[in-house]
Amino acid sequence: MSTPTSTPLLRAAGIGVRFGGVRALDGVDLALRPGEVCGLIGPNGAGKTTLFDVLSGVRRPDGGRVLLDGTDITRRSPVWRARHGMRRTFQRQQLFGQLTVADNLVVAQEWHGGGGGLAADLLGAPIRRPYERARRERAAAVLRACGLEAVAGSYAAALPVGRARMLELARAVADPPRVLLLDEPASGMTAEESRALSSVVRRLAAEEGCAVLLVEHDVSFVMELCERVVVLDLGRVLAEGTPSEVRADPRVREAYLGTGVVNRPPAQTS
Ligand SMILES: Nc1ncnc2c1ncn2[C@@H]1O[C@H](COP(=O)(O)OP(=O)(O)OP(=O)(O)O)[C@@H](O)[C@H]1O
Repeated sequence: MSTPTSTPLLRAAGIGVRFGGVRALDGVDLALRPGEVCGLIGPNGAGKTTLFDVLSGVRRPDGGRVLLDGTDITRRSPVWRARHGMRRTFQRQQLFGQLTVADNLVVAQEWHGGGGGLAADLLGAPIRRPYERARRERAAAVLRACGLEAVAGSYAAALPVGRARMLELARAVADPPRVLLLDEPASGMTAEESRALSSVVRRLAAEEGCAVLLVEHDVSFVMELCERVVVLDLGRVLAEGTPSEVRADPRVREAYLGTGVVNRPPAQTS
């Protein structure tokens, strides 16, 4: 079992993003260590999604750097990052609705290649079979771990929202990630489903050393699951610490937790 070490796996240093006159991120620093589950919270418009976009390579920042294992990856594409073990889920589901639940997980592993190239794929060549078998076995194991084995043969589009969210997670971990960015993974889940989600995430971090960062509006869920919480407000890190430190921080209470303020005007550039 791995425990968090002091060397960051993923680091954001001085990240800045502007949208016209709006400073969505303003000098944000964040470090994720292997085996840790970190929560990212903050009011609407605080910059959480923008930070996820920068970390996953969907958006290039105006300033600052993103480092993976100490190497600058700021200009690397999302595909490059995915190939190097970074995975992300989105607020809006991105499943293949017309594929079965199990096939969604097999497809998630296909980028490794199946031996023999396109011709072998089209002809169903025997060379593909061991790869296919290994992927089906991995898919079955992940579906079991996520409590989805009963719906393995269902079309993804037919799943109720909580199970579809769980499938998003299953797909993100089908090929074991080193860094996992989860955008509102528990939204639409029942209490039982979000407990199952928590235990999958905990196991992934503890047993596989994956570094997990999750954005979630359900603050109790975050405080229960994460050992560290970062609070963003108006594009800056307002506070950071253990759940109890963050809860007790008067600035956090004022900006977010205590008042329930969720729609504040964005930060303007000077
Ligand atoms: N594409 C865009 N164009 C212009 N402004 C944007 C764009 N994306 C985000 N913003 C602005 O940047 C700021 C940060 O937005 P962001 O979506 O990152 O916040 P958030 O914390 O994820 O909010 P929420 O909790 O509502 O998802 C907000 O003021 C938002 O209006």
